[in-house]
Amino acid sequence: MSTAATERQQDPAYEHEAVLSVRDLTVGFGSHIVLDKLNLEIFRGEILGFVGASGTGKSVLMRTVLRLLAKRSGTIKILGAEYDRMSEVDRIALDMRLGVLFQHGALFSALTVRENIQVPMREYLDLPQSLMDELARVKIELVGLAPEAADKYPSELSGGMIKRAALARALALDPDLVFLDEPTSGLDPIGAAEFDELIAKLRDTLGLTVYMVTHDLDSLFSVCDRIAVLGNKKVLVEGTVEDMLACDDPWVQSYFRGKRARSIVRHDE
Ligand SMILES: Nc1ncnc2c1ncn2[C@@H]1O[C@H](COP(=O)(O)OP(=O)(O)OP(=O)(O)O)[C@@H](O)[C@H]1O
Repeated sequence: MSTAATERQQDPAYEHEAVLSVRDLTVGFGSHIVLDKLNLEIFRGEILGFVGASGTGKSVLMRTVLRLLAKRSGTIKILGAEYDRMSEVDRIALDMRLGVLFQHGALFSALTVRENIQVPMREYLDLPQSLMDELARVKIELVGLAPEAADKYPSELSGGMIKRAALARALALDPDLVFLDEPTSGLDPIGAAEFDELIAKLRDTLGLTVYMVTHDLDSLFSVCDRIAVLGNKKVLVEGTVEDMLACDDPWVQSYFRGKRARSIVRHDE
């Protein structure tokens, strides 16, 4: 990390800088309002786990924040800037500071892992091939894949390797904020725990801020600093695991104090 970045991280204001701030966000399809005046903040360096019953709008929120869906009203500030008030050049510069891992990885099947990781580099940067190859090599190592994975196609990878390759692509441009959509879905418990450890390690070493949509209680209990629960078209409650356990909302209670959650808490004790 550069000296400037290290100095910045030591600034007491740094950790409490909101890297994502959503205010009064309303999103809908026709007469169906999915999010209604929703508010949310994510602070620098934290891993925020986002949960909610199926169909409550977790993907819609993530896609709206990433400008893949249009909002009806409200403001979205990312890294201190509001998209709506930015020039196209500044928007592109901002997009480069965001990384996204879509559910199921969404790698290009006709490209090798190396070529997949180089897609954002080709889109946003003008680098010589040798440098892009070196950068891809570093990202592959960073996410814990063997060097040989570089030449493999997605169809030749296991589920866990696909997630890691997709994460390497999300990290291609050294983003400040990464969005992970169900990163551990489809992985066995050991693969999921390893992926969680990787996310925590990257947060600690790279100073990443992580927005993670997940149904995985293990992830929520083990790596998330804060949890936000989506329900009734808003963030119903946000806070630590302890805050979730103390919350009296029936859905939150059944989710965080149900049988599965209790067995995880017991194992951790
Ligand atoms: N493109 C679309 N057109 C119309 N309705 C949509 C569209 N995308 C999502 N919706 C609706 O928005 C609501 C929220 O969907 P969303 O996919 O965000 O839920 P989710 O919380 O991510 O669910 P899950 O946990 O099952 O993935 C659903 O009622 C869905 O049918």
